Amino acid sequence: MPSLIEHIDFHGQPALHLVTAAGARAIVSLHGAQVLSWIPPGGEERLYLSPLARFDGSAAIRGGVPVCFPQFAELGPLPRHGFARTISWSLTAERSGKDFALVTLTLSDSDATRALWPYPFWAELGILIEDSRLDLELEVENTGSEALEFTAALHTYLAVREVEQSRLEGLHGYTYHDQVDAGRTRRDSGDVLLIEAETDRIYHDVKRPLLLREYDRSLGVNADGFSDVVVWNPWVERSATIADLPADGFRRMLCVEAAAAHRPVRVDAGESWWGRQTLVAL
Ligand SMILES: O=P(O)(O)OC[C@H]1O[C@H](O)[C@H](O)[C@@H](O)[C@@H]1O
Repeated sequence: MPSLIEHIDFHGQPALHLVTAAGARAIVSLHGAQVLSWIPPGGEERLYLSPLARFDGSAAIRGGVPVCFPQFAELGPLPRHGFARTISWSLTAERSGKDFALVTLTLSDSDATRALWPYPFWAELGILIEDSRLDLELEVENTGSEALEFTAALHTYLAVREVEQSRLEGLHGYTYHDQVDAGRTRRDSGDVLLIEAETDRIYHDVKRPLLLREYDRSLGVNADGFSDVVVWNPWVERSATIADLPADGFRRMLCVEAAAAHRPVRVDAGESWWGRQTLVAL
């Protein structure tokens, strides 16, 4: 079967189903330009999507890869994680070849976005599946006449068999803001990061690729352009306050996010910025 891209309805939302000749698949919702599923060849889902996620457009969809833009978390006056994850993007390109499928979604300023954030902009998210890889590239162009600043993230919810048995490698020695300890700055000193409690960290200026190891599979996580890595798991008590996450959902997920958070990105008039996250199933 050749690679193809189908227009589908996913829980009532317009979405795209990407399939490659080698058997990789992804589902992308136009609401939020959000990847909701990624299954590399071999047939195992690698992104976590909450069974309680809401698809009625009233809130961000819990899981997959929400795009946080132009504000990460509560680092500013906008709604948490900005507006890009709660509005509809436009499909501007779709392409498939022997071993890949690629879609491009775009978002630009409107009355609604300017009411929250007064900058003209054009954003594009390219979503590519190829072999065992998922590649997400966010580009932001400043189409206005003065400089703009933003924070952003690809807020990737990785699916894990059991979070306590997962090991994240590659963050050794990096400085992080510990959001569960009043934003204190710390330095990671472990060889691996184990998740055994609520974890919410912004690691600064991460240069290395990361490896998420499980007992029978691994996932490589690489980023370019995004300076930071956010690691988030809400654990038991925090999960209980999140209505669209089941009680044991935190055990099946680990967010490893490509972020530009601790230092805003500045884009001069007419200039653009891009950042990419690549996941490789191993
Ligand atoms: O519940 P949300 O608005 O989707 O945010 C979920 C999480 O996103 C990020 O990972 C932040 O670092 C966390 O502090 C936040 O709780």
